[in-house]
Amino acid sequence: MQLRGLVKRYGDRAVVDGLDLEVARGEVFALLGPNGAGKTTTIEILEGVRKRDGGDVRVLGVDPASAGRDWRARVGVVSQGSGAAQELSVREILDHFSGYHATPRPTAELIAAVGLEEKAGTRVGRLSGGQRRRLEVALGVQGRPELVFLDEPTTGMDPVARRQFWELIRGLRAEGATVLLTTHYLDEAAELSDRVGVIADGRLVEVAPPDELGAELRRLATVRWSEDGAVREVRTATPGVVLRDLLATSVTGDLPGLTVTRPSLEDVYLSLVGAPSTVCTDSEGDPR
Ligand SMILES: Nc1ncnc2c1ncn2[C@@H]1O[C@H](COP(=O)(O)OP(=O)(O)OP(=O)(O)O)[C@@H](O)[C@H]1O
Repeated sequence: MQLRGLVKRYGDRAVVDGLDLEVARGEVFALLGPNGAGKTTTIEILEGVRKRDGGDVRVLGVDPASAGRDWRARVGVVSQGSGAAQELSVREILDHFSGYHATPRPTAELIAAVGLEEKAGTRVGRLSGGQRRRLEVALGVQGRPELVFLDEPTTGMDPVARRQFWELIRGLRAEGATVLLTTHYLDEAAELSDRVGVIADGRLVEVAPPDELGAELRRLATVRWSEDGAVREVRTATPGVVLRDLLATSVTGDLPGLTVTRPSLEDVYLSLVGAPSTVCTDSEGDPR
């Protein structure tokens, strides 16, 4: 999937502002970003359900804006809160939609994959929010798509369901499917994805494997200690040297409250999207 200079405007405001991205076949790619960053807009353009105002897009080699039925059959979509018929049961809905696919996954297999065995006979209208989300995920992967778009797939799911969902995604990857998902859960992005793209104000601010995200920032450790009743803090690429110097000048040879920390994925993310984060300030509280 390739995006070149993708632009989407509402009025004179560009909510997607020149996005370039390439996602390889078989890759699991997570889009992260704050509310309103442009994730859903981007994913809907890629799904062919929203028009773009500029740029070039190829999904499975085809422009989604003019793609036909054959292309749609190769793509699975789990959008934000798509509503399924309320009066049918989980099993009935899945059986119904299996008729739309050439080689659908068996209903029982899908129900087990999303952990809805106990709710198979329950009407959709009686499902909880998280259970409904599980059903939507099942519907999205029912047709064995080559490419799956998942917009905040685990929102509303409990921790057990999230882990079940992660297994499902790993299974899809093992079968060679490409996955593009959006999430607000950093652990989920780190757990599942080959690469993460952080989007803010309609622009990709960084694309990297999760453990390499913000490499420059992660190089720096924060050394904290207490001195004269105040917490002191230094950010440094060489914490060993800082510690040696501190110990050399300490009268007692002790450094109360000493900690050495490196930024977490969350710290890196907050810094990339321009949100305040404790590691991004020096001892005077000034932004670095
Ligand atoms: N139909 C529309 N008309 C006008 N503005 C819109 C429309 N749809 C989305 N927007 C605006 O576009 C921006 C991007 O929205 P989008 O839904 O893509 O964000 P997002 O990154 O998916 O956010 P979230 O994490 O909250 O789902 C937002 O500021 C939103 O208000």
